[in-house]
Amino acid sequence: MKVTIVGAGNVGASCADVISYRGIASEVVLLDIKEGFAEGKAMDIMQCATTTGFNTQVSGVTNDYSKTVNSDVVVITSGIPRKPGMTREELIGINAGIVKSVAENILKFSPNTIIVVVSNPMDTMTYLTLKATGLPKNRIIGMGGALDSSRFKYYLSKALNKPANDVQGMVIGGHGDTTMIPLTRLASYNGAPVANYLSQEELDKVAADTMVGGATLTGLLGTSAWYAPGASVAYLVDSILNNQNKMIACSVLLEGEYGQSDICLGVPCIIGKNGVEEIVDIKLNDAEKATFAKSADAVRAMNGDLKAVLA
Ligand SMILES: NC(=O)C1=CN([C@@H]2O[C@H](COP(=O)(O)OP(=O)(O)OC[C@H]3O[C@@H](n4cnc5c(N)ncnc54)[C@H](O)[C@@H]3O)[C@@H](O)[C@H]2O)C=CC1
Ligand SMILES: O=C([O-])CC(=O)C(=O)O
Repeated sequence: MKVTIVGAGNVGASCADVISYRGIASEVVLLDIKEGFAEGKAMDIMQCATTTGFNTQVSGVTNDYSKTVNSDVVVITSGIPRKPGMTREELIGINAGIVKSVAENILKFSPNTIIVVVSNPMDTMTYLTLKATGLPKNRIIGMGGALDSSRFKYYLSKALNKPANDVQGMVIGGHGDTTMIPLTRLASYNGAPVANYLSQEELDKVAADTMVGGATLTGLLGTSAWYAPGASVAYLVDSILNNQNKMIACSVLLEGEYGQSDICLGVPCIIGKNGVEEIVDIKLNDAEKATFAKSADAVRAMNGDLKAVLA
């Protein structure tokens, strides 16, 4: 199976590293516009093969889309990341043009591919990719919820003082500092509601920390995070290529589900060989439904800024 990653920067290269290390695909192509950069990243990753023991073939190219031909999955991580103090939404001006042209180039060589959109503002970039390519909705998947959910479980595990892998939880809604919805009511510690162990105040703090999880790391690192984002993309790609049918919160086109239409927003999806196999209704309560509607309003307003790019 072949995966192309467009944008060999922090997130793209980290994703290629996890995909090869875990043997998720047999071939990974990294593509970047910076001369020699993707080639260098690919060579560096390939020089791990004998020490970490993988057989994936990783190669790098400078803007040569012919090398991406017949990719099963293409990941878009090209574009600029935010700096401390910025929101993801502020990246739209530069990233919209990049994402649109990348998506169009990809399709020339891989008309049957599934596209995973990572560049921010991710929900709006996913919607843009869908509109610009006209691909069926099951083949355009925005990655944000997998990462946000892993951060949610990290903060829950810290509050519970228990291992993160014993914690279940999901974040839906927009992939933004104010639009994310950590579902604290449904989170559990090995099946028991986390509310059995944490006060409302503690749960509120976990939710608040999760929502600004990306901003916190951006403040610490000077640019946005990459290890967990790269690993989250690899997790999603694994579920597609190996038809795992995992339930993962992803940004996908809604056509009435969760009361929304004509918008890409994070909802629980079954992810398998066709991309989005199913959108799962996890039965939100009235308060959660209202928060979801507010999140959708904010993302829809952002999508309005795409008019010029889509014209
Ligand atoms: N959805 C999510 O959960 C996450 C999204 N992101 C987003 O992912 C994007 C990438 O972040 P980083 O890897 O940290 O940035 P980075 O700056 O390290 O890498 C971006 C790469 O894209 C390349 N690039 C720019 N224009 C291109 C084009 N037209 N064609 C091919 N390559 C091009 C650049 O040369 C650079 O190497 C950002 O927009 C960031 O906000 C980052 C983390 C998580
Ligand atoms: O915070 C950012 O800008 C990058 C991102 O989406 C994340 O790490 O969640």
